[in-house]
Amino acid sequence: MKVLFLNPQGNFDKNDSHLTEHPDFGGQLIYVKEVSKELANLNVSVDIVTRQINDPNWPEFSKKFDYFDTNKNPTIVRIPFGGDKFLNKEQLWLFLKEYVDNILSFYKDQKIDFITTHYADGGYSGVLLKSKLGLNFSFTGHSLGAQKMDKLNVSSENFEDLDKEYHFSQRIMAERLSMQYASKIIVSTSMERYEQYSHPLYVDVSEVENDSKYKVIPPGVNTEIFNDDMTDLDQETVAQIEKKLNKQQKPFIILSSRLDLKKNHISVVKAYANSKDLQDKANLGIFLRGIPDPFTDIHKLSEKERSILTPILEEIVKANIKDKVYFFDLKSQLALASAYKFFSKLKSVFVLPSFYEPFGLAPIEAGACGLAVVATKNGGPSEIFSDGSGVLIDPEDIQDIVEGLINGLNNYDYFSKKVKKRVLENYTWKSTARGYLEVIEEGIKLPKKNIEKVPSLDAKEIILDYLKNKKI
Ligand SMILES: O=c1ccn([C@@H]2O[C@H](COP(=O)(O)OP(=O)(O)O[C@H]3O[C@H](CO)[C@@H](O)[C@H](O)[C@H]3O)[C@@H](O)[C@H]2O)c(=O)[nH]1
Ligand SMILES: O=P(O)(O)OC[C@H]1O[C@](O)(CO)[C@@H](O)[C@@H]1O
Repeated sequence: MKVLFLNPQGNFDKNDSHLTEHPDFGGQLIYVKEVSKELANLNVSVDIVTRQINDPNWPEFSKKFDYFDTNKNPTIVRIPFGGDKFLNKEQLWLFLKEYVDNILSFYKDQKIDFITTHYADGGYSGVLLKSKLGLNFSFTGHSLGAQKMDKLNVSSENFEDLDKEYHFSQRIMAERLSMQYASKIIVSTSMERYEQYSHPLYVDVSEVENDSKYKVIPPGVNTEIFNDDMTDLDQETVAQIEKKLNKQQKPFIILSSRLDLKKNHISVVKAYANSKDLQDKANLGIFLRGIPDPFTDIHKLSEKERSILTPILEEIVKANIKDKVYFFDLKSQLALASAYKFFSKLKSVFVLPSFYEPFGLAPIEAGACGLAVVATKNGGPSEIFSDGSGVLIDPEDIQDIVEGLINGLNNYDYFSKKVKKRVLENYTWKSTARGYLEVIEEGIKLPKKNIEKVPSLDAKEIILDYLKNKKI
């Protein structure tokens, strides 16, 4: 059985290169890698179909075929489209038709049984392929534009400007078409279905009440990497941390998300800066891959990343807490896991203060390594930690963040034990892959129907109408 994973953005290689160093390289890539690897273990032949990049700054992604390991299944198939240079995900919309045309010619002599699509750009590519071949496809959103728009306070007044940067017009239309034509919408939690897909921008096409349209398939944690085995620590990471800590034994508050506005790092820095109690109890650790010392490296960053990091550094200087805030540059998930384990020995807390988190792989990974978890109540974490195994906070209420962190630190033993149990019992990539296999086997049996005409990628009118009504 041949299954394609359509994932035009970011890119894949055996070293997870650039993971979290660039906003398009994060959880979705981990998710697609782990699910496709476990599907391959179930004897499915999997191709991750992504973009060929011939760019000296991104040398890892020029080979047409690549693999994670010697099994050579999944195969990473890199299709040329949009020229040679690396492009941010927001710049790919114009070239997705070329992506699909080149997929059609590459696979013309091969039998494709089913297609899974990831994020709006993958979903739209699935719609274009279905219009040509009639093939059924599943859609996994990973992150939907409507919630991002709402949390970035997009309004009728600033929409035009923000649309130039985030391309919400194309993204929302791509998501709507993906929801309409997918044979199955795969969600990580049931709240994702009922909360995210019932957004006014989707509710007319997402069939939220139609049980046969949705399948809840929780993501997993790679427990070969994220575990509480203290004998399996990356020594280079331990050395980096010990050198910086200089025998400090205080617990830490750990922030490890990629630099993206929606991750809302600044709220935790502000909470920490405003609370003497927190500063007495713990230090603040910020993991920024590829930025060893932000105060000196900030000029190397993109304008968008600089705009996120500058207020964080200013807050640290203004509150005079530079001696309590530590930055770490962790080059891999193995290094990340070792850092989590090191800090769990100091009874530390992992915090995810996103304005909105569709699911959140990072908090369950941190929990598997023994950290207590404090996470935003907006999105996936509210279901993941609905059993009280993690502390849920309002990411827009600084005082609530302070109290949540104090609760996590004061009750570290209770939360650390409870969250580890919760994660290991409910979140494994093997069970995620079994869920996908059920979707694939069901989808193969469905009738193949082509799509007459695929509408153009422009939801501007729908969005402006929504923004106008939202204001009233
Ligand atoms: O220094 C770091 C920090 C993070 N990570 C990894 O980056 C990933 C982050 O994933 P996640 O916490 O899920 O956040 P996003 O990158 O924002 O992922 C998007 O896609 C995910 C998969 O669908 C969803 O869980 C998220 O909610 C969605 O925002 C994790 O696997 C981490 O292990 C690193 O490798 N190194
Ligand atoms: O922040 P956004 O635009 O909703 O996109 C989520 C981003 O995070 C990722 O998980 C990074 O891998 C991708 O899904 C996407 O680039």
